[in-house]
Amino acid sequence: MRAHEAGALHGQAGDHGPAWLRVPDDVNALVPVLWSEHVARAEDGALRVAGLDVRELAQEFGTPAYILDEADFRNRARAFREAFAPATVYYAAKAFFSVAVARWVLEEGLSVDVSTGGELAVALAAGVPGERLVFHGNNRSAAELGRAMDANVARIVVDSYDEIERVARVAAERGIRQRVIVRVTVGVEAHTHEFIATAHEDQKFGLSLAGGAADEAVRRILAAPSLELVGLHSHIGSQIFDTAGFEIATRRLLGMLHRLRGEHGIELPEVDLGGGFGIAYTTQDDPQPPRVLAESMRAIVERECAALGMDVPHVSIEPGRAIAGPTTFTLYEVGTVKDVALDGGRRRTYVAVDGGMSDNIRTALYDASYSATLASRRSDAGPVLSRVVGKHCESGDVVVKDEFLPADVAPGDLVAVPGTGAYCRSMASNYNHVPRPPVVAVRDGAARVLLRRETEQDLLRLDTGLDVEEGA
Ligand SMILES: Cc1ncc(COP(=O)(O)O)c(C=O)c1O
Ligand SMILES: N[C@@H](CCCC[NH3+])C(=O)O
Repeated sequence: MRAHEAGALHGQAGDHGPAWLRVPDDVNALVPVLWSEHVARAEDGALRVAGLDVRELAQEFGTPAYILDEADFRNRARAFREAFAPATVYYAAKAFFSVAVARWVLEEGLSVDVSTGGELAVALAAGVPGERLVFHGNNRSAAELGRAMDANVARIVVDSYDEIERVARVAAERGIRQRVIVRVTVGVEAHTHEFIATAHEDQKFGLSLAGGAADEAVRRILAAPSLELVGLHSHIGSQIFDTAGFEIATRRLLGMLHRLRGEHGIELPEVDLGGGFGIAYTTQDDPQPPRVLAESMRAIVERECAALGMDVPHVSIEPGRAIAGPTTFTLYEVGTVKDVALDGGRRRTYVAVDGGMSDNIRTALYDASYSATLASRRSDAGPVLSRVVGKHCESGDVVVKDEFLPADVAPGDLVAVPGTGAYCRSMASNYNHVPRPPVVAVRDGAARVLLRRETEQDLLRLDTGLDVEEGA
């Protein structure tokens, strides 16, 4: 007996699904906010993206694969740039990055936030000029900092006294004066998962405003001849919908900027308010468009500056997820379907796909919610509460905790999970020696691979065992 026969068909998902999840009227319908602009279900029932049939994409590129809607990515990037102008919009590379993505972002007039030597290397390989880079991190090596300085990276955000000392030393060795920004912990409890909140006191990022560390950092930077302090930074966390946290953070950051004037006679020209804008993973999420976010952030900054009697500084933001996240879905092939009996006669359908926690760790790591749809065809079968799971040796290997899929989903069907453009490929692993899937960009009826699929040969090449045996 499938779960829909067990009585989960009408109203809410029941007590083995979340209260917000509704039984869909039409299990084939796509909820627009969850999908990129150019995804639709075609007449024949299969999903098409930018004019391409997912069955053909699966044929050509294999599954699992991340399918990225390039025009949608560019539109989101441009929307942020236009809405927030004249602010600088740094695209946060950690969300998803490749040489092509770096070029799109530049072409759309954005700059780039990198946070490791690896992200810096991709940006530089793509030709991003140092002037359009900000370098974040909480523990960069002297070598990484040196590479950034050699590329004339415009701003390095410092996160500890050790880093201030290290940046100062590396800059002095080069005989330059490096522009730096202090990452301030403003003490905001952002409403998001504890693992991705970053402005409360008890965590690794930033220098505390309340505890005085941020002020001490300013003193140390001002005392270092090889450093030039240009601003303050705050990033309160990620996947945030409520502007209240941004408001408090902005007020505290501007308050500090104003106070530093009196105390040190310095007028810092910039505030960087970080990223963190939330996206819709399921129907319970209600993100604001960039225009609305920009209006409210502009109002907060202007109001606060007026209250402090100071000019509005140059503002920067660093969205990652809100640009990359909604542009991509992961295309999987179903391998097995299993009905499992739960307490009280209830049942749950487990749909196992050919990927899992190695291509999307967010469900296991943050208890994140995702949605899914049958992608290769339309179905007339009733909706059944399902769990999309992967192929890894881990019971927590869940991609989508709860979703209504048609009761006839079977091996060989394609399932698509939307909203996987941010922090899925970039956090992917090789757990169980599973090669990481490709990222395929689609635009105007054409597909091209941005990152190719890894192969088992790639993984074997990392293993020195064969070299040793062959060399012996
Ligand atoms: C300093 C900084 N800037 C920007 C971002 C991007 O955040 P999001 O992808 O949530 O916009 C992050 C990650 O949370 C971050 O740590
Ligand atoms: N990786 C996290 C967000 C942290 C972003 C980096 N500060 C996520 O998937 O939601």
